[in-house]
Amino acid sequence: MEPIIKVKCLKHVYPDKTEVNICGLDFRVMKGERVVILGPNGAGKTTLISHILGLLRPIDGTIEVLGLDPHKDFKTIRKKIGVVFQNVDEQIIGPRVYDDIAFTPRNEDFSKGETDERVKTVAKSLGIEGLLDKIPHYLSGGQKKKVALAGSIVMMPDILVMDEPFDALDPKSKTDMVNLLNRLNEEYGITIIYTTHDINIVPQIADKIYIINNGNIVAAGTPLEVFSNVDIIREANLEPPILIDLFSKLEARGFKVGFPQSIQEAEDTLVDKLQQNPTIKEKKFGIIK
Ligand SMILES: Nc1ncnc2c1ncn2[C@@H]1O[C@H](COP(=O)(O)OP(=O)(O)OP(=O)(O)O)[C@@H](O)[C@H]1O
Repeated sequence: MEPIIKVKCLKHVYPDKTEVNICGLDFRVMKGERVVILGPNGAGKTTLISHILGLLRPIDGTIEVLGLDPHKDFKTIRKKIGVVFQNVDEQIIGPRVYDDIAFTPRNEDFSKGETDERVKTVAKSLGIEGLLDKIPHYLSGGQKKKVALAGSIVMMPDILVMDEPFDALDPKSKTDMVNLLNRLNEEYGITIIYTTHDINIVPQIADKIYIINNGNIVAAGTPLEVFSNVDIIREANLEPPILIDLFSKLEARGFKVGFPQSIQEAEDTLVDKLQQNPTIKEKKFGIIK
């Protein structure tokens, strides 16, 4: 299978002459993959996704998205890619939540009936149908993220780009958002590209990780493969997710316990292992003093 996104050694120069290189390993995304881009502040993550969205044009290197040059074929590409920017205030433009989500279908001349059906379906799936009449400006940060997400998936894009989607979300909203994005990926096969600094969430949202540091893509692979490479992780000013760190230390000490993706999975694994140890079970019931 051919990747749907291929990026090779991009070079970008901003108007103030700031030069950003994204070389090293090629950046490749397969259809239906969930990809997370990690790296320290200023590494070039947003610059890379801005090129994928066709918002910027590189001065050197190659970039192909769904077989097209995203900058040249901007209009075609934008219909196939949904995006939620880090600062959602800049992308929510409708006077009411309903109008904001309906913006693209209306722009594409969808009938009133079809627009209405799409807006209501997507709002229901995100649990924001009660917000449709609200003025976006007064919504909470988490509600705004959901409205921006609704607007970006109302056309059922092939690819969804999420720039720091978990910023400003409380723990429950974060879990809801993770479940929702994983559902969009599973049920509709939407390819999702994330940038995030929220390292502990990565095992739950990534099939593949790329690490950008000092103008180079320095690592690519599954979360386990990449996070096992401690030197590269630390050089990029990152820490491995706490669960991967703990379970790899257990494995190094001879406990074959696998690598859980969530606290629940870790709890189940450890309870299972502990229950196989009669001494611990007896302690629990106070038999051993
Ligand atoms: N519009 C711009 N004009 C000038 N320089 C810019 C512009 N946008 C980004 N840069 C510079 O390009 C470099 C890469 O920035 P970018 O925003 O891509 O990094 P990032 O990895 O997304 O960082 P962060 O994790 O802090 O969001 C930085 O040195 C930044 O200062």
